[in-house]
Amino acid sequence: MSTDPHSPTPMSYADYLGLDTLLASQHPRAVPPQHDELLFIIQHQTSELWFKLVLHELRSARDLFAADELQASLKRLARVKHIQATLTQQWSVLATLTPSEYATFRTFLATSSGFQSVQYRAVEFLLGNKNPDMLRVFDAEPGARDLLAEMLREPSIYDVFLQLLGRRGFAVPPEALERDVATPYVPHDAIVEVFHEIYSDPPRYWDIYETCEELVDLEDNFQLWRFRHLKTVERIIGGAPGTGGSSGVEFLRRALDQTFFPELYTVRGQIAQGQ
Ligand code: HEM
Ligand SMILES: N[C@@H](CC(=O)c1ccccc1NC=O)C(=O)O
Repeated sequence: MSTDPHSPTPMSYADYLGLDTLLASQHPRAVPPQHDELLFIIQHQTSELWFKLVLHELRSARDLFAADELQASLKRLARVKHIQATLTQQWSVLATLTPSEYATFRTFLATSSGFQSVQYRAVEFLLGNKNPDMLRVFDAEPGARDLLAEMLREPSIYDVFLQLLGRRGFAVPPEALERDVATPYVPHDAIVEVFHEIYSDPPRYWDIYETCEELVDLEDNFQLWRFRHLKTVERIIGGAPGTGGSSGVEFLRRALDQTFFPELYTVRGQIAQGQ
């Protein structure tokens, strides 16, 4: 092998990007073949690729919060926000799939469902929607289950942000700082108070204030993705139950009530009412 930097080992575009594997990974199931199944597969695969990058960036953002590197963390979050915008826009491609077209291959999906997306669940965990019950979905896939179990035990980006606020001297209650991070997050009035203080004097707390707004942007973007999923699903399968065994659109509608950063929303109501 050459060590001369001017004549590096040859490598092609396809080698570097692993295109042999990537482009050989679309396996439509319908018999006879159905034209629109490739769209469905690629829409999911591209989403999973972006989820992979979101996880990479969010983990890093969380670890940078833990190291008090706020500016570097915000840079990561800025990238995540653009990926989320792309993921949300991408629904318009799938929305070209009509109910008749989807019906030509839906039965071949059998019991598979987005419920079983490990990376999606990992993003939810990382943002703070911890739910140990979700692990059961992966009982038949030990690798996936172990990865998620590990993510469940790691602190979320919100857990780490609250710890950072504690280090900055804000009165974050010990129950929030020392909580079992594998369990669902429980909101605290004292944290609403902390945010109230921060939002009452932005110039004094600028970097923290900006971070709070970045977190709200993240949640907002996440909800837009959920909403577009719901509306796309509605136009394709209407009120039919999902292949994953849920009520379908009704189930997806309820997910819109979930919040990752509850106190950041409660404080808004207080400010708006002059409290
Ligand atoms: C024709 C297109 C689609 C339909 C009809 C559809 C339908 C559904 C339904 C009904 C559910 C609820 C679970 C169930 O009972 O199956 C669900 C969940 C889910 N879908 Fe889709 N979906 C579609 C496309 C997509 C795409 C492109 C993605 C991108 C990765 C995706 C990701 C997910 C995820 C992550 C969940 C779990 C959501 C949660 O637990 O809150 N879906 N989908
Ligand atoms: N839950 C969908 C099926 C579905 O969308 C799906 C099936 C296999 C792999 C990914 C899927 N996407 C999201 O749920 C349905 O009920 O039609």
